[in-house]
Amino acid sequence: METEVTHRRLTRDLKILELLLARSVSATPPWKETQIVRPAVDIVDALTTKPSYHSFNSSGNSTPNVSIQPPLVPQLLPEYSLRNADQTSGVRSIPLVQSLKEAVKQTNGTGLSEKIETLQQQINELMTSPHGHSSVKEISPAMKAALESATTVLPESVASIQASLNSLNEQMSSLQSSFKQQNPHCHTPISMKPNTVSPHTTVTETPCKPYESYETHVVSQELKTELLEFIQGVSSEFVSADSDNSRELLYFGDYSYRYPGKELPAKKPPQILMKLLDTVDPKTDENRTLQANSCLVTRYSSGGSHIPMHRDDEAVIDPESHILTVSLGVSRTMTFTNNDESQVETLCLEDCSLLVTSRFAQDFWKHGILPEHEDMPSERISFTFRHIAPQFINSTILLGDSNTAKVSFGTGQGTLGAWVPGKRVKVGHIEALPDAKDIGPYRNIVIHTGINSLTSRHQQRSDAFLIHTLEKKCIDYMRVYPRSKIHLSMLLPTRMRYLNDRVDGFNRAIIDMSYKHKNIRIIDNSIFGRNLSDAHGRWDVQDQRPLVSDCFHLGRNGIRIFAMNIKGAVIGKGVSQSRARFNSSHGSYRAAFGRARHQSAPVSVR
Ligand SMILES: O=C(O)CCC(=O)C(=O)O
Ligand SMILES: [Fe+2]
Repeated sequence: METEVTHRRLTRDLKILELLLARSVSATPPWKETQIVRPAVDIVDALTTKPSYHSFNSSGNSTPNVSIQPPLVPQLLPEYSLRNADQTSGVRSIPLVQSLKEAVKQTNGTGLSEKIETLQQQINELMTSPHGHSSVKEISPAMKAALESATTVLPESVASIQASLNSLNEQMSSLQSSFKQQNPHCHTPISMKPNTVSPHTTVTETPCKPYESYETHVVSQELKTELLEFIQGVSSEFVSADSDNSRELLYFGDYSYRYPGKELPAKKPPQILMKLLDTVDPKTDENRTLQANSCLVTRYSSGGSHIPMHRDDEAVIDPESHILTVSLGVSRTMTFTNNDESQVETLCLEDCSLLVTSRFAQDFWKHGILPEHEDMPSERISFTFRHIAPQFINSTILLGDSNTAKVSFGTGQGTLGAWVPGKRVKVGHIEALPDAKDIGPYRNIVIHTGINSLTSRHQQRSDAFLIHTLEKKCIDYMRVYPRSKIHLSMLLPTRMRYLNDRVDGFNRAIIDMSYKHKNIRIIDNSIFGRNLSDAHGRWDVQDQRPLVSDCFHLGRNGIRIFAMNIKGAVIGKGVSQSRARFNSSHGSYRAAFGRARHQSAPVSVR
């Protein structure tokens, strides 16, 4: 009897293995062996873990948890269907499954074949031992057939997986080398790995190309000669980029540039570099001048010189700008990979060519020039022009409703000033907030919208729905731009008393949200009180002028204060104030308002 139970367990475990292997074959790209592990672990998890069918997924809908692959398992293993997992509580305690799980986890999938061998040996022993043999005879012919085929099919499956992995790898490398031979200078994407549709990988969206354009013959021979003479003259001024001596740098620009591990001081660019910029700049975009104010000259003295994969995403680079790279000398290959490394592109940077990339693309693609043959006696010089300024560390995108229409960027009264560069995008409703890919690499994302969502008659939404939608958007922004700060600006009260309670509730909810997420901050507009018809909230005592113009909108003075609040938050001062205020009043929004209401005069605006 005991033997029969063991026997059945082994049969079942073999089936699991078969299932794992079948999944591995279909879901594993050959170039990423570790991906074998994911489906395998998930299926074993599905068999050994109690399912949580109605857990909330990230979109907030109550749907089955997809990671446990419910459709596959019940279909192939009816007796261990997830529905029955509880009753057949033995599932949890199957030692082989547990140890298989461990093996899969620990050995990166390579333990699978050993496990199969062990299983096979155990089955063989069972079948050949007199005791086992009799029990085998007792089981149904179908079961016996399944067992026999499982024992023969499994090792073959392992061998065939390995063979197809090898052959696919070979095909891939021969495709790549023949492509390189046929197109030595051509830029064409070589997709090393397709964007897998496996539910086990989170496919990061790549919303843009790795670069805008690439052109050859942009530098004349005369200009090239002049540039090389210039480089010759300043040869001793180059500094090594890193301890590897991989390449050397020479920097010119209005501001100093903190390159990873190096502070490159500001230095006036010589005439010849301005001439080069004039030559290449008009080629970037007819509507936009590059405003490049820095040039990094990089010397790669041999084939071994290189620059590792990186992003040109320093905070001081203009988020809306292009980055221009002019190459002189021997051709070198630039490699680009997207964030989940599912796409790889290469581009041969020829002598006298111009590559135009954007700051935007840096958040979605890495680039580098990888080492080639060290002994290749070859020099390449690149000139990279960027628009940099220290104030871009405060770069801000304002996603706002009509109350933000008069908050402008730039310098002068009522603006956010020279230290907060950026742009405003009109967003009338929470549901109209743009997708992360349409925002851009701003260091600050200010969101001031919601009042129209609260008042909309056409699309009445509950506060919970609106808050959930807002939070989902913020989470998406934080995922795509992990270094950006999100500033949720408290909705302003109106002159409609009934609405102010909802505004109040909404503001409480966004404050709660800011406590949940490290990169979400609050712009504290509590100075406007809880009701615009309160004497204290709508009157600029200092200027003796009203703060509001109508039921919903701030007037000129209100805008000045509002702009100051935004500015204070993004340059860092307002943030701690507002946090401190909420903290010191036990997270109490009411107390914060109470204080604001009794404040004698609004803060003056510079
Ligand atoms: O030399 C090149 O073309 C690339 C240089 C580069 O990527 C950098 O300096 O960030
Ligand atoms: Fe770069």
